[in-house]
Amino acid sequence: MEDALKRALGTAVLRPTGHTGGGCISQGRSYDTDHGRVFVKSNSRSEARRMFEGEMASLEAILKTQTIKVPKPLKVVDLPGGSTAFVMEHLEMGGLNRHSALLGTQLADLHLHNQQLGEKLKKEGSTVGKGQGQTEVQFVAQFGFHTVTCCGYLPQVNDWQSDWVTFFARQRIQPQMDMVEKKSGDREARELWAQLQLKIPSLFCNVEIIPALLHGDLWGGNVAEDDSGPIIFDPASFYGHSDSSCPIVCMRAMLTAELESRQENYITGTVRRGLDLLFFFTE
Ligand SMILES: Nc1ncnc2c1ncn2[C@@H]1O[C@H](COP(=O)(O)OP(=O)(O)OP(=O)(O)O)[C@@H](O)[C@H]1O
Repeated sequence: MEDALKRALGTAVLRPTGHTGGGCISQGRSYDTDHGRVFVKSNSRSEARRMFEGEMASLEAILKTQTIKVPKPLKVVDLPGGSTAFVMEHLEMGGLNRHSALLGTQLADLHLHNQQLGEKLKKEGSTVGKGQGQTEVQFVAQFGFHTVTCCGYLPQVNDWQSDWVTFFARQRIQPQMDMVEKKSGDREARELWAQLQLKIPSLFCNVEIIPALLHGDLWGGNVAEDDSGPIIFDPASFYGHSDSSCPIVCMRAMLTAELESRQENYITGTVRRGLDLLFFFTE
């Protein structure tokens, strides 16, 4: 692993610092290199490259907005034996404490960034672009992302949609319901979802939703701080509705965790509770 990393990073020095940081999914370790300190996440599953490429694209997109600190992504590297590594800037992270208010402000800046670009473009009468990938951040007029991002190992459908409700229902909740159906055959959950889908558009009547670049998997385990302020990491970004992504992400994370651990009876209960909750809010 170390030789492959040295080659990929063009460094003669690759010295472990002793800092490790494993999440539920990957192993993490920091190294000193010729070009500074890096944090390397590695994973041996076949889905790892896709997962890390999504994380790298997400970090690049957030970084370009210059609104909130994220580790600078460097490279996704294939390792001998089929593992994959994702190399990024090492940050000295501590638990969020002093900077939680600033985290709120900077998240709002991130979520408003695309809208503000749109307003600026309107003023200047410029043309509107779509998607990331250019050197300058372009205004994005649709919901989605230019690449697949993963929730755990699960790929998320990020195909561009011009309408938020379609994106949310079809590409976020529906794939989870399909998995529930496949794994536990919970027909009641399917019926509840069919009824609920009809109600969702009424929640968004006369609401103008401007696509906002989201972290996409924001929870306490993916925020930290250093002396300079808050840090967010491990994103699964997309352009979505900034106000409603949080409950969706929570519900999806709950479902994903249950699906991955295959406790099928519990999945059924979790889905029902999630749907009941959504029903409650839509009545
Ligand atoms: N750039 C970094 N520099 C230093 N430490 C880091 C960096 N990124 C992550 N860490 C540490 O590693 C831990 C795990 O990171 P991360 O959440 O990205 O891993 P993961 O395996 O993808 O986690 P999850 O199970 O949430 O998907 C973090 O809690 C943090 O302590």
